[in-house]
Amino acid sequence: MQNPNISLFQSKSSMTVKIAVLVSGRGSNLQAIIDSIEKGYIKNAAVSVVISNKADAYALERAEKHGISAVFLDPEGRDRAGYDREILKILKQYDTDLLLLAGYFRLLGSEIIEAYRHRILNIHPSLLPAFKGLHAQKQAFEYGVKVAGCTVHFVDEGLDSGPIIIQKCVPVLPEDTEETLTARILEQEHIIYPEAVRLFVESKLKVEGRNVITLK
Ligand SMILES: Nc1nc2c(c(=O)[nH]1)N[C@@H](CN(C=O)c1ccc(C(=O)N[C@@H](CCC(=O)O)C(=O)O)cc1)CN2
Ligand SMILES: NCC(=O)N[C@@H]1O[C@H](COP(=O)([O-])[O-])[C@@H](O)[C@H]1O
Repeated sequence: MQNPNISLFQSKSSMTVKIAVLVSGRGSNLQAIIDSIEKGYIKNAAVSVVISNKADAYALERAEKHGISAVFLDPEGRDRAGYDREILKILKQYDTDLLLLAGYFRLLGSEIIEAYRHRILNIHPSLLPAFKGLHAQKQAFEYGVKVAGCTVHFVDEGLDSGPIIIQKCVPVLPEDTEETLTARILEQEHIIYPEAVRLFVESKLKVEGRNVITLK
């Protein structure tokens, strides 16, 4: 019986890791992942499908421009568990290995988490565990922090509480506004998210309890 507190995704050497991405908006992190695959920074991986809970999410247009299946999954008339089951059907249809949340503004329920334990990543615009939830950049700016940042973490049943993979500090400058700080954080998001996906695809992320060890 394998120890459930230890996990390491093992991709077969010739395997293409199939990635699904959940989005709700602009999709600049999705774009960073797509670009990183297309320029060969992330190898042996492909984004197979992008799913959004918002029909007008520009992220869906970004997917279509790159020949990636773009799916609007309407939450109307579905409870949270029912909506998650529809997502699961699509993930299975595309034989998904890795699920990325990239500006996805719905909480995932336990059915998806259990089905993809330690195979769901999220990008969050703060140095977790500080400033969880929505508008983290605004929370940090209004708190008056001198160092902000961003985090890539595995997704678990809690909100922004999964094991941390990568974090990047971003200085807050005296002349900053919420908008300039948000933009500086976003630049770093576009660096650490592709880096985290590359480490996952290369089977270099080992999870031991709350700790994520990056293997050489
Ligand atoms: N089980 C998990 N689901 C999600 C996580 C997570 O860590 N565990 N990360 C979030 C992303 N996120 C912030 O990083 C986030 C998403 C959604 C919400 C939220 O309060 N959503 C409300 C609806 C908000 C709206 O529709 O405007 C809700 O779902 O009721 C907070 C933070 C992704 N999912
Ligand atoms: N709580 C989740 C959260 O705040 N996510 C944040 O939403 C933005 C999405 O931008 P994008 O659609 O351009 O990638 C990103 O800054 C991401 O960190």
